Amino acid sequence: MTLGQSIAETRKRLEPHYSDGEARALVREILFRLKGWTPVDIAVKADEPVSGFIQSKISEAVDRLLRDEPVQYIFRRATFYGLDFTVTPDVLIPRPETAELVDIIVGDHSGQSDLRVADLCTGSGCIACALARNLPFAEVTAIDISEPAIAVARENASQLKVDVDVRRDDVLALTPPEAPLYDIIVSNPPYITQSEKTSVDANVLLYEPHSALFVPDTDPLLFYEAIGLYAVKALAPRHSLYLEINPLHAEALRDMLARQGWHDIDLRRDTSGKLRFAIATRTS
Ligand SMILES: C[S@@+](CC[C@H](N)C(=O)[O-])C[C@H]1O[C@@H](n2cnc3c(N)ncnc32)[C@H](O)[C@@H]1O
Repeated sequence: MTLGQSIAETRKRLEPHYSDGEARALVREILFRLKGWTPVDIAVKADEPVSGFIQSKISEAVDRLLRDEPVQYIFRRATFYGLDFTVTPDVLIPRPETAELVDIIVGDHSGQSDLRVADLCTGSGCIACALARNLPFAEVTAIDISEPAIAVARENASQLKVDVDVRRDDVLALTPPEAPLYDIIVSNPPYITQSEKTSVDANVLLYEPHSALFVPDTDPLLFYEAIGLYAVKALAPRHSLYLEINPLHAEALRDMLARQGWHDIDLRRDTSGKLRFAIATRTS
C-alpha cells in the first residue's frame, strides 16, 4: 500500500467519528509523531510504499482515537507555545487558550529580565517552561500537588533545558510570606464545576485527570480565593497576578479579587470571545 492509499484509508476510518478537518489534522499528527513527516514530506512521499510496521502503528493509533483517547496521550507529546512537551494521563493536555495567557505575560514583560515567576498548579509545567524560555534569565518556580504531574513537569523542564524549580505543595494551603517573593504569579487552576460535566467532551471526561479539572459546585472560586490571598502578599508591589478563569464565574471572581485588595482588575477574552483571563495588580 502507498502512503497516499494509507492516508485515504485512515481518514475513512476516522471520519464517522471526527469531522473532515479533524480527521485530516489527526492523520497529519499521526504521521508526524510516528515518522517526523511534515505535510510537505507527506506530499512528496504519497506514491511510496508504507511498511507493514508503520501501517500497524497507524491502525493502533486509529483504534485508540475511535475510543476518544486524545492523540496527545497516544504519543505522549503535545505542542504548546511552539515547544514540544511530554504529556501523560497524569497531566492536563496544554490548551491553546493557556498559550494565549503565556503570550499576554511575555508581551507585558518584553525587555525585562531576571524576573521571579511562580506558576501555581503547573501540571505538565507548560506555562512555567514556556515562560522560562521566553523571559530572559527568569527564575521560575512551579508548584503542583500531584507527584506524577511533578515528575512530568520536571521531565519537561529537563528536555527543554530550562531552569524551573518544580515543587510539590498544596496551593490551597500556601502560607503567605512576610515579604514579596515574585514579580509574576500565574495560575491555571481547576475551574470546571461538577454541574458543567455534562457539557465536557468525552475525550476530556474519559481520559484527563479529574483532579486537574473540577471544583465543587458549591465553591467555584475555591482555587482563586486561596491563590489571591497568597499572591497579594507574595507578589511584589505594582506587579500582576495572571489567571486563566471560568467565563461563567468571571464577574464573581472580579468582585472577590477586589475584596482581597487587588487593583486594576482586567477581565480579558480569549480568541474565541470568552472571558478567559483575569489580570490583577498589587498596588502596595
Ligand atoms: C487545570 S490543570 C492546569 C495544568 C497546567 N498549568 C496547564 O495549564 O495545562 C490544574 C493543575 O492543578 C493541580 N492541582 C489540583 N489541586 C491542587 C492543589 N490543591 N495544589 C496544587 N496543585 C493542584 C492539578 O494536579 C493540575 O495539574
